[in-house]
This record gives sequence, C-alpha cells and structure tokens, in this order.
Amino acid sequence: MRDSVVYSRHMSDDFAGADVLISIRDLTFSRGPRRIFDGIDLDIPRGKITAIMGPSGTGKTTLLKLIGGQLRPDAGTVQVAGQNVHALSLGQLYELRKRMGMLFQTGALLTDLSVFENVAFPLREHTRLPESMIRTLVLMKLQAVGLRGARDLMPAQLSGGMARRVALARAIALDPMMILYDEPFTGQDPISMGVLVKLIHDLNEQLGLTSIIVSHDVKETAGIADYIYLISEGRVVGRGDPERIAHSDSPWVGQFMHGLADGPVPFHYPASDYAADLLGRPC
Ligand SMILES: Nc1ncnc2c1ncn2[C@@H]1O[C@H](COP(=O)(O)OP(=O)(O)OP(=O)(O)O)[C@@H](O)[C@H]1O
Repeated sequence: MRDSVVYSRHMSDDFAGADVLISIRDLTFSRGPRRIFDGIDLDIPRGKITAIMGPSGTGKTTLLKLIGGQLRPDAGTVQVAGQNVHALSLGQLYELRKRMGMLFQTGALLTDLSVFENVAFPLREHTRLPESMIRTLVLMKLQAVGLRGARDLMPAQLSGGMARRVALARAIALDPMMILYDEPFTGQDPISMGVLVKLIHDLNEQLGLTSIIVSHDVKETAGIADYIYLISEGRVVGRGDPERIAHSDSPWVGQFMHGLADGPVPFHYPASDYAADLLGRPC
C-alpha cells in the first residue's frame, strides 16, 4: 500500500472534527518526465500554522503554487475553503487569490515605491477605498509588523529583515484568510529570524489567519507550527504535531529533522549510470 494512502487514514484521525481549510486529495503533478507528486493527500487545518518541510527540490514551492492555482495538477484535487481551485473560472480564481496572502522568498518589494506605497499597492489595485481609509489600513498593517515609523523609507534603505516585514505587511493588506510563506527565514540573522518567527506566530493568532510555512529552518519552524508535513520524493513521509515528529522512529523523519548527511534521503538528483556517463556512452 502506498504511504500516502496509509497517511490519509491517519490524517482523518488527526483532523477528525477539525475545521479543514485546504484539502488536497490524490494530487499528481509532473515536470516533464519527473513525477513531483504521486497521489499525495494533505489537510491544512483552519486557524493553525502548518509547516511543509522536506529535502531541497522535493516540490514544496510547487505545492504552494498548486494551492494558489498558479500550477494545474495532472490529477487530483485542491480544495480551498470548499472551492476546487482548478475548477474555478479566471475571475473566481482572481477573487480567491485576493484572500490568499503570499510571501515568497523572491517576492521583492517594488523598488521605486516607498514602504507606505508598497503596502498600499494591493489596496489600490483591488479596492476603491478612499485615500483616508487606505492610509489608516496601511498604518495599521505597518504597526502590526513594527514598521510604522519606516513608512517613508525606500526599499533600498531597508535591511533584509525589515524588507521581509514590509512584504508581510503587504501580504496582509487585504486581510487574507491565509498566508503562504515560502522560506520566510532564509538569509536572516538570528535576531531578524526571531522577530519574523514571533511575527508569523502572533499575526496568525491576532488576525485569525491560517498559515502554511515552507521552510528548511527546522528548529524555528517546528517552534511555531501546530502541524508538520514532511514530504520527499512525491509522497508524505512524516506528519504530525511537532512532538510526534520529534519522536518519530521513521529514518526519513530522523534524517531530515536532525540534519544528518546519511540516511534514506538521496544525495544525488536522479541520474543515469555514472561510469557510462563519463565515458560518453548512451545509458
Ligand atoms: N519552472 C520549472 N520548470 C521545470 N522544473 C521545475 C520548475 N520549477 C521547479 N522545477 C523542478 O521541480 C522540482 C520541485 O521544485 P520546487 O521548487 O517545488 O522544490 P522545493 O522543495 O521547493 O525546493 P527548495 O527547498 O530547494 O526550494 C525540482 O526538481 C525543480 O528542479
């Protein structure tokens, strides 16, 4: 029996009676000949922080893009708030996306606009609110990330950590129901990292959000996650609350959570026979 099927049985136990915001079923997705997901099932509970972790290149960002409707699965379904994301019209998808805040590692600020204008940008794009209301909302979002005083700075004047907090204020500008974070801690010094970790946790509580965090930073992420999925080679290989994950006897989970070089996670990207390759022979 495939692991994902086994996990789906446990999953229904884990989330029995829980309010599930995102439900992924039997999801299959390939990039060319490479099968990234092979029929995975995941549930994301509403109002909680769920971490998605796993080795590099395993498909975590791809999963966020499938949830956000930027990519279309080969088979299976992604339901967000009861809507089948890939059965929506473009207009409906646009509406749904407004309710999904996204903080991607590469999601840079608009360099020609001030901090204030960066946060105001989605409000100006998606609403017809009067300027006085936009000002109030922007200041509230900047206050929430501790940067109200930095409103007049330009992105070039911000530290990396401040820039990410402004991006976070922009991601919550439209009061989304959820936020997808892709590697929010990458490149941060320990203090900025601590600030971001606390901010993600506090915003989730205060704004009643649902957060999904894709991250390699095991300690920080596990510290605020209510639930963790570990994915590898197209399947869910570990799942549970941080306590269960920490005490898992699965070699996959142990290798990843403890950063061990040796274990079941392969070091090499799938490749043809090495000797034949060096000799230039067809494999
Ligand atoms: N635009 C693309 N075209 C083709 N292949 C892609 C594309 N984007 C990603 N891939 C491949 O899909 C696989 C999954 O990529 P993805 O970025 O989702 O992994 P990840 O788990 O987020 O990795 P990392 O932790 O290193 O960010 C990788 O093998 C990657 O090479």
